[in-house]
Amino acid sequence: MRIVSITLNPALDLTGQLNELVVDSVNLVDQADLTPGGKGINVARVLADMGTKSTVSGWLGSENQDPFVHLFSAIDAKDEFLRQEGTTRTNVKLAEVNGRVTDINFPGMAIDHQAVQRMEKKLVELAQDHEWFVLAGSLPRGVSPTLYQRWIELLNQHGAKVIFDSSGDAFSYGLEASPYLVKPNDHELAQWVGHDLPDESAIVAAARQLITKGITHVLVSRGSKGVIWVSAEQVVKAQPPKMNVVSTVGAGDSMVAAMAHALTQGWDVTKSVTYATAVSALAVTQVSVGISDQSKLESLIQQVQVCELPNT
Ligand SMILES: Nc1ncnc2c1ncn2[C@@H]1O[C@H](COP(=O)(O)OP(=O)(O)O)[C@@H](O)[C@H]1O
Ligand SMILES: O=P(O)(O)OC[C@H]1O[C@](O)(COP(=O)(O)O)[C@@H](O)[C@@H]1O
Repeated sequence: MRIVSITLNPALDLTGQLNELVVDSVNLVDQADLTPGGKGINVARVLADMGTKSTVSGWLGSENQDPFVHLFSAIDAKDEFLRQEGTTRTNVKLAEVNGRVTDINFPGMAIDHQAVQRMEKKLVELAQDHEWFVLAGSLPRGVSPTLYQRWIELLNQHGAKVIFDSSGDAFSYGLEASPYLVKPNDHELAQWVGHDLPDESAIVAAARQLITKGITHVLVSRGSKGVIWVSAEQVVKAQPPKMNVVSTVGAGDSMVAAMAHALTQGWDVTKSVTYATAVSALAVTQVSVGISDQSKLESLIQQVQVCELPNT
């Protein structure tokens, strides 16, 4: 069955690779890449490389939709995006040779009440014949920050399982609806809990607060330090090997896609977390999103170190 991947605020990602970014000066880009993105769309792309089909939806600007439509066809994603008059935003990513990435994310199209109602109807329709939903990314302008919360509640009522990845207020409200799995990075989790998370036990304690809200799986991603997965029964940590970073754009989305794939395949915790860590570590070695080299992925899977942490 297809996984539904929702992107309410998609983007064309314009990535420039350059030696060093110097603010307040003219910077020359060595290599440029323009590709359709946004969190749920990136998830769909990675899922396709894993052999898992998706249905994609959200709001798409009708004036510059061609690259998105081509991508959906190339990855055999069922296109259920609602078209909006206007253009989808372009986000700029500047990747320096030292691995540092500067994201310049624009706000996106304004969405009105009618469009929200149409999308809500679409979600209910999709919930009739899909079980798994990924809701990922920021909310566009004009909608309530409680929108994810309302829609996760709605999807839960229809028996769907929701994998949720967002940030700021949209993320905080969404958590109140008890999605099935959430993937904050450590900064997003610290922001939610309201204090720094200086060590692993602080991360586990904060994640546990999410578990008490009825969330089944909490994956806290930690950049080069990998991930800590917390559920009611188990706490597992996975560490990727040291990677040559080209661009971290899409690393989080790759992890979400790998987890969605693992859950729908019914894999155990160790296999799932190892796979998700390897897929996301591979993502940082390339500008593009997706599994570019299957043998490199196999080798990374062997190099990921997984251990259990005390479940206290
Ligand atoms: N420098 C890195 N080296 C190896 N793996 C990385 C690196 N940065 C990110 N990853 C992998 O990608 C995952 C997601 O990255 P992270 O930066 O935590 O999320 P997000 O992109 O959502 O902020 C990490 O948990 C890790 O597995
Ligand atoms: O939905 P947001 O938070 O505005 O972010 C959108 C951006 O995030 C991306 O999905 C990349 O995400 P990650 O780097 O967090 O994996 C880009 O494709 C897109 O430009």
